[in-house]
Amino acid sequence: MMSLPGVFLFSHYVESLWSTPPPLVDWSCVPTLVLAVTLVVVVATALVARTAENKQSTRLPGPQPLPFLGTRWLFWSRYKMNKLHEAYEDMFRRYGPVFVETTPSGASIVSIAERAALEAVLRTPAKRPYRPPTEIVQMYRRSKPERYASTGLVNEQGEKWYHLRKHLTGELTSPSTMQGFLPELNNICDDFLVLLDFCRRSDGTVVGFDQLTNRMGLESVCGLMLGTRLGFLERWMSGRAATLATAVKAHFRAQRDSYYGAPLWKFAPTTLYRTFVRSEETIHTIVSELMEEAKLKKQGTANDDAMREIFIKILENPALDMRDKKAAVIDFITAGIETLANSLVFLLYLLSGRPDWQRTIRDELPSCSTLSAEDIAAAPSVHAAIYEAFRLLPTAPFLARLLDAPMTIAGHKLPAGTFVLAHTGAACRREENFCRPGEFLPERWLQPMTPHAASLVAPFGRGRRMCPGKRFVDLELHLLLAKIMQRWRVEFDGELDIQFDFLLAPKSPVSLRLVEW
Ligand code: HEM
Repeated sequence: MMSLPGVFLFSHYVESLWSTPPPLVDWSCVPTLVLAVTLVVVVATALVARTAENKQSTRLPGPQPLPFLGTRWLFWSRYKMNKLHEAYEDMFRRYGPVFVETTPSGASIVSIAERAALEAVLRTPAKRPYRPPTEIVQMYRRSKPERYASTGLVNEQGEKWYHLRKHLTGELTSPSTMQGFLPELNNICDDFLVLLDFCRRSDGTVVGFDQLTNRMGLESVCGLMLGTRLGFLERWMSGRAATLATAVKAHFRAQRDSYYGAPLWKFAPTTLYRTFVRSEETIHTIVSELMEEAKLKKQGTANDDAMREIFIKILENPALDMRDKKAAVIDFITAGIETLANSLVFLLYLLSGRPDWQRTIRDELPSCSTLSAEDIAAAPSVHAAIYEAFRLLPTAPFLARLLDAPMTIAGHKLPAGTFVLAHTGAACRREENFCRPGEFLPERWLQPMTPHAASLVAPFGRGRRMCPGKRFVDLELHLLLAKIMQRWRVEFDGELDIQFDFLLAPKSPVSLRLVEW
């Protein structure tokens, strides 16, 4: 529809073409008046915005917000969306360790990489910590009540979140579930090594290592959640695994673009929104199929209570809505695949620069293929390498929170409800927190070098919203690294190209060499 001033101007000019007799009332000044009023409105808006901006700059440093765009224009001009981690490093250099961004709607987002402030934010003992939801997921799931009873554990808040967390994560976080899963996880890791061996060229190069680790993530997370092997590690895998992995990537990217790009998807089904919906629906369809297959497979086998798969227990829980049960399995699988795969690629890439540490790991390990929890515990160099990789290159480099109480940060009073990004990753690369912070030095976890702000390493988050997959991931990464090091040493040429896909991820395809000892 044409806007009001537009209608006025248009009718005036059309009329002036026809008019022969002089009008009784002189309307000729109307367009000028309309123009003048429009100008006044625009200037007033700019002035109000500038005053707000000046007020802001007396509170916290940060990039210049523009009317209606906030500071988002930076991500459409100065910075690249897929290099947001570099953008934040640059902004910390320009504005200091605490700065503010402004959303198009005028809200503030405070970014923090300062130790005392980070510890204050992450140590707040909130009972129902509020992690700002991803709006695109929220909007889509709310539009599908027949499929989703809530926006899910990752995006829900308050009492609803607490209810889901209490009923959905008990099994996943329990040490006995992990203990029971260890033999199967050993088998899954062995199958991954067989696949790697099959894909290795004669010089040891594995092209597309990241895609293979994605398949490993899928097989292990589905195995844990559904209690059955689904064949993602077979040499000739069905197209379904590839489709699921692609959909998960598209899902994360669409979330990133919806967050940092123009928010047009809120008003119309843009390409971005449609891409997001397609990825969510693909994931839903495939995971639903996998759940059905897992149920069928299970019907034929004897049920060992200690190993009853997590999703059967979730399915039997009367306190949960059926739609929430299904959504939870989907969310767990989605949350687990990329995170695990990216972390393994980063770990091996960083270790490739430390052949001496690779040998230390190998010397600490027994030669048998099935590894027990005791074998892993007896190899502290494995743990040190994993934690150092999480410090230097975490796949989730910042945590989002809404403050549930007012807080004074770097001398600035922030009201309750302020949106805060806790940049644990950036803080871990600051000299005041770690000695030689840019170097991969696993030894710092065995003989601390000062400074050593260990509490800042939070790859799985903090507090009650912490990742429920932590115990599983820790076990899996330890097993995988140990098994790879038992057999090969890792080499990588050059620097890994890292992208921000809502998570930090290696640019695909990654090629590295697995060389026989
Ligand atoms: C290397 C692998 C992983 C990393 C680095 C990781 C990291 C994270 C982080 C940083 C958070 C946010 C925590 C916070 O806000 O304090 C999170 C939340 C979550 N993660 Fe993970 N994760 C990984 C694997 C997994 C796996 C395997 C699963 C499921 C089996 C999983 C399920 C979840 C869920 C459901 C949440 C939301 C929890 C809530 O809001 O209550 N993650 N993860």
